[in-house]
Amino acid sequence: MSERSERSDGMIEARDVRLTFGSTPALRGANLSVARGEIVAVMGPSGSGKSTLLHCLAGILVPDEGEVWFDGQRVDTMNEERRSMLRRDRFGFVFQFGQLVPELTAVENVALPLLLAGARRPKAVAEAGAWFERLGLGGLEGRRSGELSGGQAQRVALARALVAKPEVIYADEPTGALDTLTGEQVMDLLVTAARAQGTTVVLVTHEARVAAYADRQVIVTDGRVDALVEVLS
Ligand SMILES: Nc1ncnc2c1ncn2[C@@H]1O[C@H](COP(=O)(O)OP(=O)(O)OP(=O)(O)O)[C@@H](O)[C@H]1O
Repeated sequence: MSERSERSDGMIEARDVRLTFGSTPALRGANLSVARGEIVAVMGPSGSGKSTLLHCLAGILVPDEGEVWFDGQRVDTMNEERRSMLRRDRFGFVFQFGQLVPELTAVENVALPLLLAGARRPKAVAEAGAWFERLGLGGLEGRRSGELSGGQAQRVALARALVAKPEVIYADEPTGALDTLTGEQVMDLLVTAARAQGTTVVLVTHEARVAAYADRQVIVTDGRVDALVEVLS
């Protein structure tokens, strides 16, 4: 059997995805289709399964049942090595906290994905450095994460997610640890850069102001996904 998807235009798809942790069902038949270049916000109450869904789409977690597809390939049946390559080569990640390597400087953190992809150090550092002016971080290249504010650290993390021009950015509460204004600045930068690069974004947030930056919002409730419009009507 071919592993290519014949059935849908979605670049990223969850089909009837189910995952239980011990006796806690986190996903109970989640369906989601995201088009290439689309920015989708995943909203919903605490514990509803948002992060679990994001982790399944990104090939971090493997569902118990159902299918996950990316660009015509079955992700859930890939072995760990192929999923790890997919994450490294085609996805970028932004999380809420603690994502920078504390021993490295800010510019070395941003250069990391390029170095992992085989770039030479001077080229990787130069390319990483170009993001600092772009994200309003000029002058902070040599700082370590402990010497950055939350908003600065999150912009460095954003630069690291964007530097290798991934096809998809998976962001889990990227503004969760920031004040409102800083959070909006980070979202503005994320959305502007993603649109400029044609990057698809799947963004988990519980904040309506953050979700408003997306092209489309969906709601996860009790491990299932609904379109926002269905929830409101
Ligand atoms: N590693 C784990 N082990 C056990 N239970 C887990 C694990 N990860 C998640 N869960 C449970 O699965 C359910 C869904 O969790 P998930 O983190 O996906 O929710 P969420 O919607 O992202 O919540 P929040 O908005 O609070 O981050 C919750 O009941 C949670 O307690």
